[in-house]
Amino acid sequence: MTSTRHQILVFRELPEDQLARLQAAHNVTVANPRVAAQRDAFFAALPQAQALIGSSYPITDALLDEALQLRVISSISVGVDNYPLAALRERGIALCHTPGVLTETTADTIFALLMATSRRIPELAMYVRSGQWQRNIGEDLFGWDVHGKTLGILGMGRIGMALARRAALGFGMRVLYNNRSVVPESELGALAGHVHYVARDALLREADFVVSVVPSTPETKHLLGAEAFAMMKPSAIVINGSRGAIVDEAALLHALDTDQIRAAGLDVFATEPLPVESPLRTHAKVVALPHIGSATHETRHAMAEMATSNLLQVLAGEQPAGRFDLNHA
Ligand SMILES: NC(=O)C1=CN([C@@H]2O[C@H](COP(=O)(O)OP(=O)(O)OC[C@H]3O[C@@H](n4cnc5c(N)ncnc54)[C@H](O)[C@@H]3O)[C@@H](O)[C@H]2O)C=CC1
Ligand SMILES: O=C(O)C(=O)CO
Repeated sequence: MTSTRHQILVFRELPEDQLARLQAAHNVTVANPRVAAQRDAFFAALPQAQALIGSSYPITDALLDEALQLRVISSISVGVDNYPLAALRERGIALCHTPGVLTETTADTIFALLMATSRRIPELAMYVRSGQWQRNIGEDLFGWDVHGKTLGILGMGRIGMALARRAALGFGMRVLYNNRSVVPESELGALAGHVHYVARDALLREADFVVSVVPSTPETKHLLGAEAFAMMKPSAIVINGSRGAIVDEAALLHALDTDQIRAAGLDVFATEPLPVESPLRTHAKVVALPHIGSATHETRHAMAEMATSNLLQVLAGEQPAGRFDLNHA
């Protein structure tokens, strides 16, 4: 018996081995709408597409109106903020994502950002590179300790737990967290007794490092805004490792410029790529990264592999590990 070959539209480059898996079973068009030369091909393929796979491009309600054959979207990301969840649910279109395979790498990146910001690593590396290191450095270039400090985690999910392990078990930090619900002791493993659930305001007041790893939802938009910055210690460092929408960037700039907080480490921004005119790009108290949370060779490949498997399984009528539950979004 021959199985049906479906039309798949790949809207962001896939590694060759994963593209080959799709091509072996289905008809595949590769067209990235963010690349001007491929935009027309993307919109030409959309009406026939039964499956989409890619990331970093907003799939809107209007776009779904043109994709009337669509059965599944497989995102090469864990975040699902680029997708119209209610419209997908109403239309019976499956959504898949890549939880888990990027957790440790993203926690590494966020921890690196925390270290880089506190110890002023990019600034001091530039000091050496530019030839300014002519004598021993003085207090004006000292950083601040990370070990032994208090880490406040907003969003104690997969990445939040991985951060807590690094902080509590590796760096002897006190770890506070806020989450939609308290994590049961039985799920804390080696972290049992090392992490403490607190109300959000208490976390903001007490933490030396406030780290956002909550998903972007209507509820979390500007979770870190003027009110939150006003509650923080003047020595607090804010790290955003989840989505730009969580931080009110104008309020953040004000908080930095008026010494309400010490510094910020940002992997994500309201607009990406970060516009060249954004004051965050060159601000002396900001370490900015180009959304590299999961960007290692190993992890990006694992994400592509999981997204490919998710898509193939939905088209085969199976239930993939990465199916996003649209009924509980
Ligand atoms: N910078 C990067 O490259 C990456 C960023 N991310 C971002 O990190 C987010 C988290 O990923 P995971 O840990 O895998 O997700 P997860 O779903 O395991 O964890 C999210 C946690 O946030 C909590 N939460 C949701 N709304 C909340 C609220 N209003 N207040 C407090 N807690 C709330 C949830 O209860 C959950 O425990 C993703 O949604 C994505 O936006 C993920 C991977 C890479
Ligand atoms: O997976 C995600 O949500 C990212 O931001 C990139 O890995």
